[in-house]
Amino acid sequence: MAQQSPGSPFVSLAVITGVIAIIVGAFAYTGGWLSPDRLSGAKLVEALTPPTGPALGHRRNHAKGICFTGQFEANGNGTALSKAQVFTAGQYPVIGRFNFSTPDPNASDATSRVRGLGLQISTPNGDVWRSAMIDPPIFPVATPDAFYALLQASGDKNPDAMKNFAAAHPEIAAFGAWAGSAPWIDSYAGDTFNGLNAFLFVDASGGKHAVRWSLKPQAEAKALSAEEFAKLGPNHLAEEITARVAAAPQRWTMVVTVADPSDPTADPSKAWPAERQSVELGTLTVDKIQAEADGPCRDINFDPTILPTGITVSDDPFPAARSAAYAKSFALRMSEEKNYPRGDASQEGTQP
Ligand code: HEM
Repeated sequence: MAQQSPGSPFVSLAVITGVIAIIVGAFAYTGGWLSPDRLSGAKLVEALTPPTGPALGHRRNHAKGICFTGQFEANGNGTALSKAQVFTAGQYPVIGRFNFSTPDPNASDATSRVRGLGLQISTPNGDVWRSAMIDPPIFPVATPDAFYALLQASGDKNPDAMKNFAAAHPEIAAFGAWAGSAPWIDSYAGDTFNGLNAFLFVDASGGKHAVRWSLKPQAEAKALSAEEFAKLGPNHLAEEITARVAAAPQRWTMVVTVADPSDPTADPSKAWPAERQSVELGTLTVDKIQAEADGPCRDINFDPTILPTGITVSDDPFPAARSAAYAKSFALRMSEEKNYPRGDASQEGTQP
């Protein structure tokens, strides 16, 4: 058989066909077409969608929120654990977003007990650290598959669906106990926000330290009952934080808890023992609030796998699953921009 020379049109065609096949295969894999049972970002986002349909143009979860800017002032303590520039003593600019967990951007603030904070810190070396934290001390379930099952059970018409889910996922009891007893804090400024997922801090010698991080409020928390909180009004959180920050900057201390080798790093439904070493890394200062419609957080995807050199993911399966879901949600909301006009005055303050 005649040999094809490397420059022959047949060889070029074969190479092009091969490259196209690889690209199509990669899309098919990423889109989940080759493995319909795989938990994709699209499946997770679909499971988050209410029966009435999504709020077009908005985040598919934590849809009601408000932007802020400020800075993170590192105290230098973190340099023993991580070589990330963000822990070298100094001030670094921040863009963030206060929010709570609902797919409905018009939901009343009393709808959800779970509040969140999206955070992006940038450093002069070009690194960016993104994180999205919530106020419960633990996540309801141990794995992304269990979270998907929880979303399905909560939307199931079968009255026993949640009971069956809880029987199969007993870890949810600890979250249920928190949700049933934790006070409703009157302000984002008084809330603690927890990263819950475990990450690895990598120090200058290459040593790895499993950690979870939190933001602890410097403002005093005012604890209310659900009824007292509901009386404050449907848009209290955004209105209150806007007025509060206009009067004075608000601060949180960033703390990391360092795991012992025996602590579970792959299961955010399990708290680590209270006596674990904790290190204060610095202070987050929020000094400006802006409505989301026109604010700097609007087009940020607070993907928890966007990490600076010196922080990596651990064996915790959530950040990868979250990354896929956030990317899907981000792509959808960006393509629906016309449904959520920028600079809509009616959204100022109340419908950020
Ligand atoms: C598999 C589990 C999870 C799924 C499927 C999920 C899904 C989502 C989605 C789709 C969004 C909207 C993203 C966007 O459009 O930018 C979102 C936002 C958010 N999630 Fe998750 N999430 C998960 C776990 C978590 C965990 C463990 C935390 C906290 C520890 C968390 C905290 C947040 C926060 C604070 C936001 C709002 C961020 C922002 O302001 O943009 N989520 N989530």
